Amino acid sequence: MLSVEGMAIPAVKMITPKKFSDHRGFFSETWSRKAFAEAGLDLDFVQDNQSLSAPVGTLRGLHFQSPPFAQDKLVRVTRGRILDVAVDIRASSPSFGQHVAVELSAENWKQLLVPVGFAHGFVTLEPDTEVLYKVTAPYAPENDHGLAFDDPALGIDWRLPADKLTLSDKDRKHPRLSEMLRFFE
Ligand SMILES: Cc1cn([C@H]2C[C@H](O)[C@@H](COP(=O)(O)OP(=O)(O)O[C@H]3O[C@@H](C)C(=O)[C@@H](O)[C@H]3O)O2)c(=O)[nH]c1=O
Repeated sequence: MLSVEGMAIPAVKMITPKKFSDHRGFFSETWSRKAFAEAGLDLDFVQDNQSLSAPVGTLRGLHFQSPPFAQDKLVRVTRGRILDVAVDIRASSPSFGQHVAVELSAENWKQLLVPVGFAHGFVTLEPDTEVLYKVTAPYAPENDHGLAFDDPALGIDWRLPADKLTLSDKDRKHPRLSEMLRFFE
C-alpha cells in the first residue's frame, strides 16, 4: 500500500502512498498505523498541522523542537509544490550538518518523514501551497527552536534568490549551526 525509500541520510525516509484513481478522482490512505508499522515505521502521531503559503518563495524554517517534545514529522502537500529540507543536527551523526532536499507536491504525492534530531524547513515553489504534516509530540513553544536557513555551513540551495523569499521575522533571526546548542546527541 505504500513504498518507503531511504534517502542519502538513511534516517530520513521518502514515502509514497498508493493512489487509487478513477473517473471520480482518487482515494489514498495517507497514513495508516498498520501499513507504516509493517514497513518498519512505528510512529505515534499526536497532532496534525496544516499551513497555507500564498506567495511563491515562502520559506518556513528551519525549525525543530527539543526533548522532551522533539517531533518526528510526516510532511506532505495537498496543493502546490515545495522543496522540503531536513538538516541532520544529531551531534554524533556522521552526517551532522548535512541535509536532504526533496520536492513534494500534490502531483507526486510523496511524503517526507523527518525524524527527531533533524531541523525542518521548506520553500514553496507554487502560489497557494498547502502543506500538511503529522507530528509525534505536541506543540511546545518553550522547546521550539530555529536554525538559520541561510547558514553558509549548511549550503542549502533554496532555488530562489534571497530577495524573492518571504519569511517570518522570527525565521530571519535564528542562530547558525556553529552558534546553536547541541540538543541531540
Ligand atoms: C508550529 C505551531 C505553531 N503554532 C502557532 C504559533 C504562532 O502563533 C503561529 C505560527 O507559528 P510559526 O510561525 O512557528 O509557523 P511555521 O513557521 O509554519 O512553523 C512550522 O514550520 C515548519 C517548517 C515546521 O517544521 C513546523 O514544525 C513548524 O515549526 O502558530 C501553534 O499554535 N501550534 C504549532 O504546532
